Amino acid sequence: MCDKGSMAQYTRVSGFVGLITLQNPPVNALSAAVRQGIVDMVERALSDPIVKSVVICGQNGNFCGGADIKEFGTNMSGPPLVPMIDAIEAANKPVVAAIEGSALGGGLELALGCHYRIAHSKARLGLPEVTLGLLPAAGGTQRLSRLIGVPAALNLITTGIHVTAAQALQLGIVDQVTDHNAVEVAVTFSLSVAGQSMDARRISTYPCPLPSDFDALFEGVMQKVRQSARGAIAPVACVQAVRAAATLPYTKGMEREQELMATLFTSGQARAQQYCFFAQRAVGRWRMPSGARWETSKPMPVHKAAVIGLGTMGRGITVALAQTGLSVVAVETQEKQLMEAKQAVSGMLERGAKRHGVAPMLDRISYSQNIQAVAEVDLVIEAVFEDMALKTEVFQQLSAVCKPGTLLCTNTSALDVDKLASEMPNPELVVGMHFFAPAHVMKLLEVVYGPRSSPQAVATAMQLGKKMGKVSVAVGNCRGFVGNRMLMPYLQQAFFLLEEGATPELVDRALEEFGFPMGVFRMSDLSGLDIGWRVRKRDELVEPDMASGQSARIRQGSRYSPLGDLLCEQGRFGQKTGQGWYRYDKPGSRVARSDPWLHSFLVEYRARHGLVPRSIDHQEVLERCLYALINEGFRILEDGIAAGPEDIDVIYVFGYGWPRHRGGPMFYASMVGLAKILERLEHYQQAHPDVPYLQPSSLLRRLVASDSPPIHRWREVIKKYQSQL
Ligand SMILES: C[C@H](O)[C@H](C)C(=O)SCCNC(=O)CCNC(=O)[C@H](O)C(C)(C)COP(=O)([O-])OP(=O)([O-])OC[C@H]1O[C@@H](n2cnc3c(N)ncnc32)[C@H](O)[C@@H]1OP(=O)([O-])[O-]
Repeated sequence: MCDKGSMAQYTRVSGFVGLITLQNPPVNALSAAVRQGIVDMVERALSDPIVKSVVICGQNGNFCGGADIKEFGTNMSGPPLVPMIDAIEAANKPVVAAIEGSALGGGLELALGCHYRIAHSKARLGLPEVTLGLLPAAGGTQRLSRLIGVPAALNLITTGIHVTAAQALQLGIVDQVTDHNAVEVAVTFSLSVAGQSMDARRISTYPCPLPSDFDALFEGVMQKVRQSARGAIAPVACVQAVRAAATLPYTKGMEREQELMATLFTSGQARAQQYCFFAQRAVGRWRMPSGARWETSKPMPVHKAAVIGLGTMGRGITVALAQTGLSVVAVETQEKQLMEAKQAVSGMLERGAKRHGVAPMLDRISYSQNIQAVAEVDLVIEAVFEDMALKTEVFQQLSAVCKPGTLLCTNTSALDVDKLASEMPNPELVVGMHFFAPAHVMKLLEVVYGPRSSPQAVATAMQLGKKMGKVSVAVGNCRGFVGNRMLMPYLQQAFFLLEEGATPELVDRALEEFGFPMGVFRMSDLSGLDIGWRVRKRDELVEPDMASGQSARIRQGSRYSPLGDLLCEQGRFGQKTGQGWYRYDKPGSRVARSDPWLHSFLVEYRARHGLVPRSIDHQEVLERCLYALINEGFRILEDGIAAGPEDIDVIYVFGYGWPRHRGGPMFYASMVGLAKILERLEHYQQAHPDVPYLQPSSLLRRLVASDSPPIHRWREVIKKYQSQL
């Protein structure tokens, strides 16, 4: 017997079991209609005299992805979650959760309200609300702490990690793990406990086990959380909610949980993090200015791939490819470099495999000094030294060796992908796959297409990126693509601020308090000042003669700061030389210490160039560095290099350390207010007319003139703007 139309289907199975199936594809999120369906069907099952036990499961092998995030920010209707789950827990018949696929957030909280949880071995469980700027607010902080103890609950709730079914069993979250159909196992199990009292299975009635070092534990966790949160408020509230579970009776603890959730739910941070959630999914639905789109562009199959050049990036890319299970040919012409690379790659694979409890995939890779070895692969990623002539030569060799239709991808971070393609017999098969160091760790991948790249080539690179576990963003070819192009004005403003009186410490502190893991100068020291210097030399920006006076600080008619060049001329490349913007105990150390030499160098530099230092506050640092970066973001949207603000924001959150609780540069601009951004840019441009990057972009002006529409409507304005160009 079944009941159609509700988003929770009710069926009586095995004669006496009421089976409630959530029906809201693709993840059975707990929308208002699903919640109503659950309330109705639980009532039905409990009042059905024939029914002895109840099983709750999700349609399509997916239990429940939690509350419906799309409902946040709307007037939420339908029955609230907490009493719905309390009613299940209070039931006088056994209620068993049959967990397949995901049980996340409100989905796991629903399962914690059940008397038993049976999970399929491939299931994933967790309370990831903190990643959405929230906390588990349907009893998760109170029930999980009582079920698995405070330390384990703190770890899951403050990190939002997903655990496997095996880990959930070990933690005590689930009662059984099965390789068979979890629903069938749950139905049989539920009958085996039918008629028994469920009093001992109501988690909210459990005492919360108190760790012996209670205060020390919470102090330690709070300190760690505050440090890693970098200004995000949700992780702190999560600790406070679990503390309530450990110190208050269930009902009081629930009140505290709701209280804390109320402070988060409407916060700008929660909106920013939920925007990131959907933006991360939106970038997968790419489109090119030609009109080609993800739905209509079929990727080519890739069974075998190759990496050319096994330096730092090539090694990371080889590891990331092998971890997908693909067979990989790794080519390095220098024997010594090849041997070292083989060792490094094997080490990275073994460490990764140990961490994830899987096989290291060493046999997936074959090494060669000969480019002929890639004749049969479907896709090649070139990662040789960043030099156009060398890359062109390698690509020409590849065009001669590879079988027809092989995709040629370059890992260049700034060179002209289309120029490279133009030298090839099949330019349509050339795209950029711009990885970020370390390539087997960093999630971001910029897939760079030129006007000659075929949609099929883009689709293939995007699909491979997803397979490698990357967040892939399709962007147009231009200098620095999206990420590095926006970094130029950001870096430039940081240099100018030093000229005008700031110190690296002050600039970095402002950016780190904003939420970046590292300020611009500590980051430069980490990546190496010589990298930027090489690029500036290639762009003929580094004048050999650093005579004092105005001309030393003008290039191509615009203001220029030679500060970075001067440091490099003295061999101060950052961590690798033990000196840069900061000093380090020895080359390679990571702890940055203020350097008196650098401070006197700045004083002397300003005097030599007639610059009078002035006091600069954090607000000015943020406005100049971030608004200049954002302004370049608008230019990128004008040029159609990025299809929408989400593309830019995902790139900055996953590749450049932009704090997720600030949403990304473009989302942040919409929160600050576009009119404010424009006004500040105009203010600074007036003060610095010789800095083109401060010239407000016409799209920004256009958006402000259209009353600053909300960010989800920018694509319309951009489309209209581009059609009028
Ligand atoms: C009270 C309570 O305490 C609180 C307050 C909460 O419960 S807050 C909510 C907490 N829950 C979460 O944080 C889990 C979020 N979801 C995920 O982590 C993943 O989705 C997934 C479950 C691991 C599946 O991954 P996937 O890779 O297979 O597919 P997908 O591409 O990601 O998702 C497929 C499609 O489903 C959409 N979607 C996924 N989860 C959703 C959700 N919870 N609400 C609404 N839509 C959701 C997603 O936008 C995409 O849509 P579209 O792009 O196709 O239009």
